[in-house]
Amino acid sequence: MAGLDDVFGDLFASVDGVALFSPSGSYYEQVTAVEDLNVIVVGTENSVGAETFVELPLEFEDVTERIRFGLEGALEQDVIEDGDELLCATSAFSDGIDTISRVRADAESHTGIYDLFAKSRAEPEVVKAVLELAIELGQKGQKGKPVGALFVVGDAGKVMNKSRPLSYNPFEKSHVHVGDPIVNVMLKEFSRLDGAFVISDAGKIVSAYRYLEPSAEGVDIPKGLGARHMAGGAITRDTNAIAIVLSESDGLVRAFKGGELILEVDPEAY
Ligand SMILES: Nc1ncnc2c1ncn2[C@@H]1O[C@H](COP(=O)(O)OP(=O)(O)OP(=O)(O)O)[C@@H](O)[C@H]1O
Ligand SMILES: [Mn+2]
Repeated sequence: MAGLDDVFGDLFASVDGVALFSPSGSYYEQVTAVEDLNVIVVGTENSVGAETFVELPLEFEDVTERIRFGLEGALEQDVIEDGDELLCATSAFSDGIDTISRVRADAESHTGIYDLFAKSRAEPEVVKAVLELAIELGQKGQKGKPVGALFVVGDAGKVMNKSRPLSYNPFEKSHVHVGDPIVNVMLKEFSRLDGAFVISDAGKIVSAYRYLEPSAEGVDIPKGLGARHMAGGAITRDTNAIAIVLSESDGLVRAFKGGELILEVDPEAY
């Protein structure tokens, strides 16, 4: 008589590895006890002290997104290879692992989020805080209205040299950092106003209201995006900063690096 193993066994037959998304300690121990198995832990923190760990910058609500970003990070860290078949175990309905998907790692579907975190000059925590802020602003808007914003993160000295003030800088002489709850409230308030925020590698808010004046030569950003995106993209070619841009018109959050669009996310998907 056939059992469930005969029906579902194909799902885990000859996989190249298992990706455990935020497993409990006992779950992790059980899986690592299986012989000859490549086990990767994926999550916002390595709470089980796994040997092979891929950090997620955000808790992705959507399971397919979570798996896609996790595998992109694993590919980026060379802990899996293009074409590997992975058994991904994650939670979809409860707090614990309740869902298994067999997924082929595909280097082609690379979105760029790992480049943004792993290869930026600014500290990953800072990039994460700004990305989260932009996503949150995109979800809530400013008093219910869609709002746009431009954050330039890292290499602040150079960014300041390639920009000028549109108005008095409310962050002059202050020592506030992104991620601070009070600062997030301030940034949201100021996001109604023109220009860019300039943030240092360590997350200090250097200035608001900056008008960016990078050379736009050789900057290749998708057609249809306006001046905010062009300025954000171009400043990242002239400096080692990254730019995180929330569009007022289409509501998407985009990240630029080296003059190129490397990430596009829909805040409503998080
Ligand atoms: N060079 C610049 N430096 C800083 N901020 C800029 C610059 N150019 C435009 N902005 C800001 O972007 C705002 C929107 O401009 P614009 O509509 O042309 O950009 P966009 O790329 O279409 O962005 P959105 O999708 O939000 O409309 C401006 O009101 C201004 O605050
Ligand atoms: Mn516009």
